[in-house]
Amino acid sequence: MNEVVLHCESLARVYEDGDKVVEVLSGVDLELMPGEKIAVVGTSGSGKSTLLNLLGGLDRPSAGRVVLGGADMAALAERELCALRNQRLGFVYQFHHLLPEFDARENVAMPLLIGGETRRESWRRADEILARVGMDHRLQHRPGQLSGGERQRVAIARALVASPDVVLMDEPTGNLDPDSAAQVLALIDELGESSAAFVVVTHDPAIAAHMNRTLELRGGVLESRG
Ligand SMILES: Nc1ncnc2c1ncn2[C@@H]1O[C@H](COP(=O)(O)OP(=O)(O)OP(=O)(O)O)[C@@H](O)[C@H]1O
Repeated sequence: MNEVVLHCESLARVYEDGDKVVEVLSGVDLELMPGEKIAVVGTSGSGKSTLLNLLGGLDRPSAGRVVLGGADMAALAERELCALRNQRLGFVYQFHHLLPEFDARENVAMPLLIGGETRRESWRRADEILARVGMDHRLQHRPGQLSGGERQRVAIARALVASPDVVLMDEPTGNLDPDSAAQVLALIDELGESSAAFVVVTHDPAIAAHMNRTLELRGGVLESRG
């Protein structure tokens, strides 16, 4: 079955601040197929994070729509939107956003627990995915007890644990030293085999080169590149 997992049509986002109006996105169209990996590049301020927030249902468009798993996200009530996000999306940010008071296993199990899974099964699946990202020796370490690269691997495990259709990544190696960045890139590459689609916002040509296609945000729209 090759149905589009996520698409957006004529997506626009305008910020209004007093009498200043900033039109960041002015008609973005995108279709994401299952398992497809795309990089989104663009100069600073071109709207990459704005787009990612809209794709993830964290912000609402000024016009146009984002459809995930057949649902127009802006039309959903907050509760339904949260459930959809938890079930179908994974997020990886430049800064890991792990919960400091929970260990690696608990952080990774969180999306499953929120989705109503038992603790036993959530921990089993968390351990499994942590092994996949090479972090099974640090299950009970809290984020403050991990290196930057290790934290990012835990964050990637958390994004993948609930088998999402789409993983959205915002500069996943942006905050890492070159060695850790190379390890995280190798991991993303390896996970390229996974059935989840990836949208990766990046300044790093090495990451973009590992994706199926690269799109550039320019003048408020997405253009194919290369
Ligand atoms: N809440 C807001 N109110 C007003 N303007 C905003 C707001 N958020 C973002 N902007 C503006 O929208 C534009 C796009 O911002 P965005 O963060 O999406 O860019 P970006 O491509 O991710 O940039 P960078 O690569 O520097 O992170 C910028 O000019 C920014 O100043």
